[in-house]
Amino acid sequence: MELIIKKNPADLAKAAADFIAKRIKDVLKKQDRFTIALSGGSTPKALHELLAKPPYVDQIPWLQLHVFWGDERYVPIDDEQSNAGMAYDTLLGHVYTPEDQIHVWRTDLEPDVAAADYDRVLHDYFDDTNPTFDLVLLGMGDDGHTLSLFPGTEVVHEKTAWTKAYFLTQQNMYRLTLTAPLVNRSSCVAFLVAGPKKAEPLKEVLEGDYNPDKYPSQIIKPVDGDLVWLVDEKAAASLN
Ligand SMILES: O=C1O[C@H](COP(=O)(O)O)[C@@H](O)[C@H](O)[C@H]1O
Repeated sequence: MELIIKKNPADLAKAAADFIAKRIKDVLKKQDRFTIALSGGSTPKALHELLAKPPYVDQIPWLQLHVFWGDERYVPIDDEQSNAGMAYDTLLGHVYTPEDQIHVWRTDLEPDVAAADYDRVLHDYFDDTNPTFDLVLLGMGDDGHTLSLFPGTEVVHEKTAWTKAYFLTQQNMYRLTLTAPLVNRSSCVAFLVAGPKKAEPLKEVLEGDYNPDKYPSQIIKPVDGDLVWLVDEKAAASLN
């Protein structure tokens, strides 16, 4: 595991943009497509906005990107809570990745049907033996959740299914999520974490006892891939 600490959210976004641009460049020397899963929430917005402008927008071969999302809120794409909607506003609406290479969760379907549909898309896209995503970008909530794997939910312990839909009582909302067995088959997972509210959960996730029911981010450990935590100083403040 690699831990990269940056002074503030702006420096963090730049470090993440540099990391992503280099990763894409390196991977595309060996293959002709780069498959990325985006996250939602507030932290990736600054990163997306950086990627959408020079120098990054000119460095990244957007036509070779294939885009998925690690999780989604069960809302229409034009709802302000939509992870895909946020990514279109801040990044995908400004670059040239073909629409048929951008795979949004179908929140126009019933939640279980939407999860089954995403599962089918993923199984059509990946084979069952090789690594999956070239890069999964993740955030971590103030409660230690990642993807839509929230503390105390059964989905944290999912062993086989690649996608799940479930009703998250504390938010009174359905959530759609990739699961640990799929994400842990990725070539690289990078967490992006900023702000003082993340200090306590980050300490627990990285230095505390293993308790994924309380801190689901602990369940993310790529089997053969790289795990990188990009954090700002406020989020890192409690680390030893
Ligand atoms: O609900 C969600 O929150 C997490 C963390 O978001 P942040 O704003 O605290 O960075 C995010 O990773 C996830 O995709 C999203 O659905």
